[in-house]
Amino acid sequence: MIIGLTGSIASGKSTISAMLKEKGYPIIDADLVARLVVEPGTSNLREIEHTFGHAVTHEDGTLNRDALGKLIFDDPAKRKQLNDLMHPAIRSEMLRQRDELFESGQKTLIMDIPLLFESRLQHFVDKILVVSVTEEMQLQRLMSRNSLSEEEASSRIQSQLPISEKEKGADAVIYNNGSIEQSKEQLERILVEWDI
Ligand SMILES: CC(C)(COP(=O)(O)OP(=O)(O)OC[C@H]1O[C@@H](n2cnc3c(N)ncnc32)[C@H](O)[C@@H]1O)[C@@H](O)C(=O)NCCC(=O)NCCS
Ligand SMILES: Nc1ncnc2c1ncn2[C@@H]1O[C@H](COP(=O)(O)OP(=O)(O)OP(=O)(O)O)[C@@H](O)[C@H]1O
Repeated sequence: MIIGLTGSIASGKSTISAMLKEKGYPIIDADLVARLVVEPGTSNLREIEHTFGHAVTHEDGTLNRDALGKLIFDDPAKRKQLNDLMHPAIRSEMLRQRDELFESGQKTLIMDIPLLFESRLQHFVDKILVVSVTEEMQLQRLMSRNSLSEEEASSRIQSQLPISEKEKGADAVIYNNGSIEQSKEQLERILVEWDI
């Protein structure tokens, strides 16, 4: 069985994913895969540099994530260009990791996919767990975690589907406005309910 873990930016997916990892579930993390497919020397990174210019790479040849983030979160056309370029590579690497895990005998695994709904990847997974927060809390946590201004954080939030829409497509929702402990209790109830 594949559990799709999603939510919105800074809603708490990584926090919940760390709890699941501690419980022993294998995790396929789309954000990590997205880093893997643009390592120096990859054709994806060369294409990104060709499309967005030299300012999006550091002198040592690695991707300048801040510079690329500033370009794409504010500009839907540029974001689509980047998504079209990266998403096929991200998807195929995630499926490769999934096959490897099932072949090694795993029965249940977690796919942490921030853009599960935006990219219409619901068919990748058997159950969808959405981590939700109020927009005020999301804005606060995002500004503080990434040292962003309110404007920058808002534009990142606006680049994704509203969390209320994601809740509608969920099999279960964790409301992560309270303490980490309260979210852990919600997670544990869901795992019992799903019998996994
Ligand atoms: C633009 C990049 C370089 C910014 O890097 P940065 O280190 O600042 O952010 P990070 O990768 O940790 O992503 C943080 C969060 O931003 C959100 N996000 C990332 N990319 C996108 C996108 N294309 N559209 C909407 N939200 C996005 C996700 O919620 C993600 O969890 C990076 O996010 C990226 O390569 N994005 C394109 C690939 C992608 O779509 N990744 C999302 C997972 S499939
Ligand atoms: N219940 C909570 N109480 C206080 N802080 C929290 C809680 N949950 C998460 N945080 C903090 O909020 C920030 C965002 O959480 P996290 O990184 O888990 O979100 P995310 O959904 O994985 O984000 P992204 O989409 O950007 O990868 C982090 O700094 C995290 O430590």
